[in-house]
Amino acid sequence: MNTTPPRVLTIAGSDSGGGAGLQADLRTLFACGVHGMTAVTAVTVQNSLGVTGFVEMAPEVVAAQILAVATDIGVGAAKTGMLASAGIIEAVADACDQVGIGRTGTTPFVVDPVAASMHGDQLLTDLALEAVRGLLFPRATLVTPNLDEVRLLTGIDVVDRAGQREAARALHDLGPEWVLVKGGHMWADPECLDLLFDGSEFVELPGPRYDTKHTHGSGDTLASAICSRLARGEGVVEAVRFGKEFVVRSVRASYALGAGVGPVSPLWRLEG
Ligand SMILES: Nc1ncnc2c1ncn2[C@@H]1O[C@H](COP(=O)(O)OP(=O)(O)OP(=O)(O)O)[C@@H](O)[C@H]1O
Ligand SMILES: Cc1ncc(COP(=O)(O)O)c(N)n1
Repeated sequence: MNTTPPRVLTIAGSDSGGGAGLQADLRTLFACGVHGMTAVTAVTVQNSLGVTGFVEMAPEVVAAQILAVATDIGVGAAKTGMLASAGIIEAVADACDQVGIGRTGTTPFVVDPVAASMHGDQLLTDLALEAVRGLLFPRATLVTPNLDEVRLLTGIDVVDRAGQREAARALHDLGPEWVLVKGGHMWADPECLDLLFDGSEFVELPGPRYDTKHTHGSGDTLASAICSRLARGEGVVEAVRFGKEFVVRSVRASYALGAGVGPVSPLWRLEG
Protein backbone atom coordinates (compact mmCIF):
# COMPACT_ATOMS: atom_id res chain seq x y z
CA MET A 1 0.00 0.00 0.00
CA ASN A 2 1.36 3.44 -0.95
CA THR A 3 1.39 6.31 1.53
CA THR A 4 -1.41 8.87 1.08
CA PRO A 5 0.13 12.26 0.17
CA PRO A 6 -0.80 15.53 1.92
CA ARG A 7 -4.11 16.97 0.66
CA VAL A 8 -4.88 20.55 -0.34
CA LEU A 9 -8.25 22.04 -1.26
CA THR A 10 -8.50 24.92 -3.72
CA ILE A 11 -11.73 26.94 -3.74
CA ALA A 12 -11.42 28.67 -7.11
CA GLY A 13 -12.65 29.32 -10.62
CA SER A 14 -11.85 27.39 -13.79
CA ASP A 15 -9.65 29.01 -16.48
CA SER A 16 -10.47 27.36 -19.81
CA GLY A 17 -7.01 28.38 -21.07
CA GLY A 18 -5.38 26.26 -18.34
CA GLY A 19 -2.95 28.95 -17.14
CA ALA A 20 -4.53 30.31 -13.95
CA GLY A 21 -7.33 29.45 -11.52
CA LEU A 22 -7.88 25.91 -10.38
CA GLN A 23 -5.94 24.51 -13.34
CA ALA A 24 -2.80 26.37 -12.17
CA ASP A 25 -3.48 25.24 -8.62
CA LEU A 26 -3.84 21.58 -9.54
CA ARG A 27 -0.73 21.43 -11.66
CA THR A 28 1.31 23.19 -8.98
CA LEU A 29 0.00 20.89 -6.27
CA PHE A 30 0.80 17.87 -8.43
CA ALA A 31 4.35 19.12 -9.05
CA CYS A 32 4.73 19.66 -5.28
CA GLY A 33 3.71 16.06 -4.51
CA VAL A 34 0.31 16.90 -3.08
CA HIS A 35 -3.16 15.51 -3.78
CA GLY A 36 -5.23 18.49 -5.00
CA MET A 37 -9.01 18.82 -4.53
CA THR A 38 -11.35 21.48 -5.91
CA ALA A 39 -14.45 23.38 -4.87
CA VAL A 40 -15.36 25.08 -8.16
CA THR A 41 -16.80 28.58 -7.70
CA ALA A 42 -17.16 29.72 -11.32
CA VAL A 43 -16.40 28.65 -14.87
CA THR A 44 -14.68 31.38 -16.89
CA VAL A 45 -14.50 31.64 -20.67
CA GLN A 46 -10.85 32.56 -20.94
CA ASN A 47 -7.80 32.35 -23.20
CA SER A 48 -4.42 34.06 -23.45
CA LEU A 49 -6.16 37.32 -24.46
CA GLY A 50 -8.46 37.61 -21.44
CA VAL A 51 -11.79 36.62 -19.90
CA THR A 52 -14.90 37.07 -22.06
CA GLY A 53 -17.45 35.79 -19.58
CA PHE A 54 -18.18 33.50 -16.63
CA VAL A 55 -20.98 31.70 -14.86
CA GLU A 56 -21.02 31.31 -11.09
CA MET A 57 -21.83 28.13 -9.22
CA ALA A 58 -24.71 28.29 -6.76
CA PRO A 59 -23.29 29.13 -3.29
CA GLU A 60 -24.78 25.94 -1.78
CA VAL A 61 -22.97 23.83 -4.41
CA VAL A 62 -19.65 25.49 -3.51
CA ALA A 63 -20.30 24.77 0.18
CA ALA A 64 -21.32 21.17 -0.58
CA GLN A 65 -18.05 20.52 -2.43
CA ILE A 66 -16.05 21.78 0.58
CA LEU A 67 -18.04 19.65 3.02
CA ALA A 68 -17.87 16.56 0.77
CA VAL A 69 -14.08 16.47 0.55
CA ALA A 70 -13.35 17.69 4.08
CA THR A 71 -15.58 15.14 5.82
CA ASP A 72 -14.28 12.17 3.80
CA ILE A 73 -10.80 12.84 2.39
CA GLY A 74 -9.57 15.46 4.86
CA VAL A 75 -7.91 18.80 4.13
CA GLY A 76 -4.33 19.59 5.21
CA ALA A 77 -4.51 23.19 3.94
CA ALA A 78 -6.97 25.20 1.84
CA LYS A 79 -6.74 28.22 -0.44
CA THR A 80 -9.17 30.52 -2.18
CA GLY A 81 -8.86 32.06 -5.65
CA MET A 82 -11.69 33.61 -7.71
CA LEU A 83 -14.83 33.70 -5.53
CA ALA A 84 -17.05 35.78 -7.85
CA SER A 85 -19.76 36.99 -5.45
CA ALA A 86 -20.66 37.89 -1.86
CA GLY A 87 -23.08 34.95 -1.72
CA ILE A 88 -20.28 32.48 -2.54
CA ILE A 89 -17.97 34.12 0.02
CA GLU A 90 -20.63 33.77 2.75
CA ALA A 91 -21.12 30.09 1.85
CA VAL A 92 -17.35 29.47 1.85
CA ALA A 93 -16.88 31.13 5.26
CA ASP A 94 -19.70 29.09 6.74
CA ALA A 95 -18.55 25.76 5.25
CA CYS A 96 -14.95 26.39 6.34
CA ASP A 97 -16.13 27.03 9.91
CA GLN A 98 -18.06 23.75 9.88
CA VAL A 99 -14.98 21.68 8.97
CA GLY A 100 -12.28 23.55 10.90
CA ILE A 101 -10.62 25.39 7.97
CA GLY A 102 -9.13 28.75 8.98
CA ARG A 103 -8.59 30.52 12.27
CA THR A 104 -11.89 29.32 13.77
CA GLY A 105 -10.40 25.82 13.37
CA THR A 106 -6.94 24.32 12.91
CA THR A 107 -6.49 23.85 9.14
CA PRO A 108 -4.27 26.54 7.52
CA PHE A 109 -6.29 28.79 5.19
CA VAL A 110 -4.64 30.93 2.50
CA VAL A 111 -6.83 33.69 1.05
CA ASP A 112 -5.67 35.02 -2.34
CA PRO A 113 -8.15 37.90 -2.78
CA VAL A 114 -8.44 37.62 -6.58
CA ALA A 115 -10.42 40.65 -7.83
CA ALA A 116 -9.49 40.83 -11.52
CA SER A 117 -7.52 38.94 -14.15
CA MET A 118 -4.14 40.28 -15.23
CA HIS A 119 -5.93 41.71 -18.29
CA GLY A 120 -8.17 43.76 -15.97
CA ASP A 121 -11.32 41.64 -16.37
CA GLN A 122 -13.39 41.78 -13.18
CA LEU A 123 -13.64 38.41 -11.36
CA LEU A 124 -15.35 39.67 -8.18
CA THR A 125 -18.34 41.99 -7.84
CA ASP A 126 -17.79 45.36 -6.13
CA LEU A 127 -20.15 44.34 -3.31
CA ALA A 128 -18.09 41.21 -2.62
CA LEU A 129 -15.01 43.22 -1.61
CA GLU A 130 -16.67 44.00 1.72
CA ALA A 131 -17.26 40.26 2.25
CA VAL A 132 -13.59 39.52 1.50
CA ARG A 133 -12.59 42.09 4.13
CA GLY A 134 -15.18 41.18 6.74
CA LEU A 135 -15.61 37.41 6.34
CA LEU A 136 -12.42 36.02 4.79
CA PHE A 137 -9.59 38.14 6.16
CA PRO A 138 -10.37 37.47 9.85
CA ARG A 139 -10.45 33.71 9.09
CA ALA A 140 -7.20 33.63 7.11
CA THR A 141 -3.89 32.18 8.22
CA LEU A 142 -2.30 34.13 5.34
CA VAL A 143 -3.60 36.63 2.77
CA THR A 144 -1.67 37.15 -0.49
CA PRO A 145 -2.88 40.31 -2.31
CA ASN A 146 -1.12 41.83 -5.31
CA LEU A 147 -0.76 45.62 -5.41
CA ASP A 148 -4.01 46.18 -7.34
CA GLU A 149 -5.89 44.17 -4.71
CA VAL A 150 -4.09 46.14 -1.95
CA ARG A 151 -5.43 49.36 -3.49
CA LEU A 152 -8.99 48.00 -3.67
CA LEU A 153 -8.91 46.64 -0.11
CA THR A 154 -7.11 49.48 1.71
CA GLY A 155 -7.07 52.49 -0.63
CA ILE A 156 -3.25 52.52 -0.40
CA ASP A 157 -1.45 53.01 -3.71
CA VAL A 158 1.88 51.21 -3.22
CA VAL A 159 4.69 52.58 -5.37
CA ASP A 160 7.75 51.78 -3.23
CA ARG A 161 8.94 49.56 -0.39
CA ALA A 162 7.85 52.00 2.33
CA GLY A 163 4.34 51.87 0.88
CA GLN A 164 4.50 48.08 0.87
CA ARG A 165 5.13 48.15 4.65
CA GLU A 166 2.31 50.65 5.25
CA ALA A 167 -0.05 48.41 3.26
CA ALA A 168 1.03 45.29 5.18
CA ARG A 169 0.10 47.01 8.45
CA ALA A 170 -3.29 48.16 7.14
CA LEU A 171 -4.08 44.68 5.81
CA HIS A 172 -3.02 43.03 9.07
CA ASP A 173 -5.47 45.28 10.90
CA LEU A 174 -8.26 43.54 8.94
CA GLY A 175 -7.63 40.36 10.95
CA PRO A 176 -5.47 37.77 9.13
CA GLU A 177 -2.66 36.09 11.05
CA TRP A 178 -0.09 36.80 8.30
CA VAL A 179 -0.01 39.13 5.28
CA LEU A 180 2.10 38.67 2.13
CA VAL A 181 2.15 41.85 0.01
CA LYS A 182 3.35 40.65 -3.39
CA GLY A 183 5.65 42.96 -5.31
CA GLY A 184 5.18 41.69 -8.87
CA HIS A 185 3.24 44.84 -9.85
CA MET A 186 5.79 47.30 -8.42
CA TRP A 187 6.94 47.96 -11.97
CA ALA A 188 9.64 50.54 -11.15
CA ASP A 189 11.46 48.09 -8.86
CA PRO A 190 14.23 46.11 -10.59
CA GLU A 191 13.47 43.20 -8.23
CA CYS A 192 10.22 41.44 -7.22
CA LEU A 193 10.24 41.81 -3.44
CA ASP A 194 7.39 40.12 -1.56
CA LEU A 195 6.87 41.31 2.03
CA LEU A 196 5.59 39.01 4.80
CA PHE A 197 4.20 40.46 8.05
CA ASP A 198 2.63 38.96 11.18
CA GLY A 199 1.76 42.19 12.98
CA SER A 200 5.21 42.61 14.53
CA GLU A 201 8.06 41.35 12.31
CA PHE A 202 8.64 41.99 8.61
CA VAL A 203 10.23 39.22 6.54
CA GLU A 204 11.53 40.36 3.15
CA LEU A 205 11.49 37.82 0.32
CA PRO A 206 13.61 39.27 -2.48
CA GLY A 207 13.62 37.75 -5.95
CA PRO A 208 14.60 38.57 -9.51
CA ARG A 209 12.29 40.34 -11.95
CA TYR A 210 12.44 38.34 -15.17
CA ASP A 211 11.88 40.26 -18.37
CA THR A 212 8.83 38.34 -19.62
CA LYS A 213 5.17 39.12 -20.19
CA HIS A 214 4.23 35.48 -19.63
CA THR A 215 3.28 35.60 -15.93
CA HIS A 216 -0.33 34.39 -16.11
CA GLY A 217 -1.13 32.31 -13.02
CA SER A 218 1.88 33.42 -10.96
CA GLY A 219 -0.27 34.35 -7.96
CA ASP A 220 -2.12 31.00 -7.98
CA THR A 221 1.15 29.11 -8.36
CA LEU A 222 2.68 30.93 -5.39
CA ALA A 223 -0.30 30.36 -3.07
CA SER A 224 -0.64 26.68 -4.06
CA ALA A 225 3.07 26.01 -3.51
CA ILE A 226 2.74 27.65 -0.06
CA CYS A 227 -0.26 25.41 0.72
CA SER A 228 1.67 22.29 -0.31
CA ARG A 229 4.07 23.02 2.55
CA LEU A 230 1.47 24.15 5.11
CA ALA A 231 -0.31 20.83 4.49
CA ARG A 232 2.91 19.07 5.53
CA GLY A 233 2.86 20.94 8.84
CA GLU A 234 5.52 23.55 8.01
CA GLY A 235 5.31 27.02 9.54
CA VAL A 236 4.21 30.06 7.51
CA VAL A 237 7.68 31.61 7.06
CA GLU A 238 9.21 28.33 5.84
CA ALA A 239 6.23 27.63 3.55
CA VAL A 240 6.30 31.14 2.04
CA ARG A 241 10.06 30.92 1.41
CA PHE A 242 9.44 27.65 -0.45
CA GLY A 243 6.53 29.21 -2.39
CA LYS A 244 8.62 32.22 -3.44
CA GLU A 245 11.47 30.04 -4.72
CA PHE A 246 8.94 27.82 -6.48
CA VAL A 247 7.20 30.70 -8.28
CA VAL A 248 10.48 32.34 -9.30
CA ARG A 249 11.54 29.11 -11.01
CA SER A 250 8.06 28.79 -12.55
CA VAL A 251 8.24 32.34 -14.00
CA ARG A 252 11.68 31.46 -15.40
CA ALA A 253 10.07 28.39 -17.05
CA SER A 254 7.03 30.31 -18.40
CA TYR A 255 6.13 29.94 -22.06
CA ALA A 256 4.21 31.68 -24.85
CA LEU A 257 0.68 30.43 -25.52
CA GLY A 258 -1.87 31.74 -28.03
CA ALA A 259 -1.66 35.35 -29.17
CA GLY A 260 -1.55 36.94 -25.72
CA VAL A 261 -0.03 36.16 -22.33
CA GLY A 262 1.36 32.71 -21.55
CA PRO A 263 1.45 30.96 -18.17
CA VAL A 264 4.15 30.39 -15.61
CA SER A 265 5.08 26.73 -15.51
CA PRO A 266 5.64 24.40 -12.56
CA LEU A 267 6.74 21.70 -15.00
CA TRP A 268 10.44 22.46 -14.28
CA ARG A 269 9.93 20.51 -11.03
CA LEU A 270 9.09 17.32 -12.93
CA GLU A 271 12.01 17.47 -15.37
CA GLY A 272 15.24 15.50 -14.86
N1 LIG B 1 8.52 39.05 -13.86
C1 LIG B 1 8.65 38.36 -12.73
N2 LIG B 1 9.82 37.74 -12.44
C2 LIG B 1 9.97 37.04 -11.29
N3 LIG B 1 8.98 36.90 -10.36
C3 LIG B 1 7.79 37.49 -10.60
C4 LIG B 1 7.55 38.24 -11.79
N4 LIG B 1 6.28 38.71 -11.76
C5 LIG B 1 5.73 38.27 -10.61
N5 LIG B 1 6.64 37.54 -9.89
C6 LIG B 1 6.42 36.88 -8.60
O1 LIG B 1 5.25 36.06 -8.77
C7 LIG B 1 4.44 36.11 -7.60
C8 LIG B 1 3.06 36.68 -7.95
O2 LIG B 1 3.21 38.07 -8.02
P1 LIG B 1 2.22 39.17 -8.53
O3 LIG B 1 2.48 40.38 -7.71
O4 LIG B 1 2.38 39.31 -10.01
O5 LIG B 1 0.81 38.53 -8.15
P2 LIG B 1 -0.51 38.34 -8.97
O6 LIG B 1 -0.84 39.60 -9.68
O7 LIG B 1 -1.50 37.79 -8.04
O8 LIG B 1 -0.14 37.26 -10.04
P3 LIG B 1 -0.98 36.91 -11.36
O9 LIG B 1 -2.10 37.91 -11.44
O10 LIG B 1 0.00 37.05 -12.49
O11 LIG B 1 -1.45 35.53 -11.16
C9 LIG B 1 5.23 36.95 -6.60
O12 LIG B 1 6.04 36.10 -5.81
C10 LIG B 1 6.06 37.85 -7.47
O13 LIG B 1 7.18 38.35 -6.80
C1 LIG C 1 -10.31 31.52 -12.97
C2 LIG C 1 -9.24 32.52 -12.73
N1 LIG C 1 -8.71 32.65 -11.50
C3 LIG C 1 -7.72 33.55 -11.27
C4 LIG C 1 -7.25 34.34 -12.29
C5 LIG C 1 -6.16 35.36 -12.00
O1 LIG C 1 -4.95 35.08 -12.66
P1 LIG C 1 -4.20 36.18 -13.53
O2 LIG C 1 -4.08 37.40 -12.66
O3 LIG C 1 -2.88 35.57 -13.88
O4 LIG C 1 -5.06 36.48 -14.76
C6 LIG C 1 -7.82 34.19 -13.57
N2 LIG C 1 -7.39 34.93 -14.62
N3 LIG C 1 -8.81 33.28 -13.76
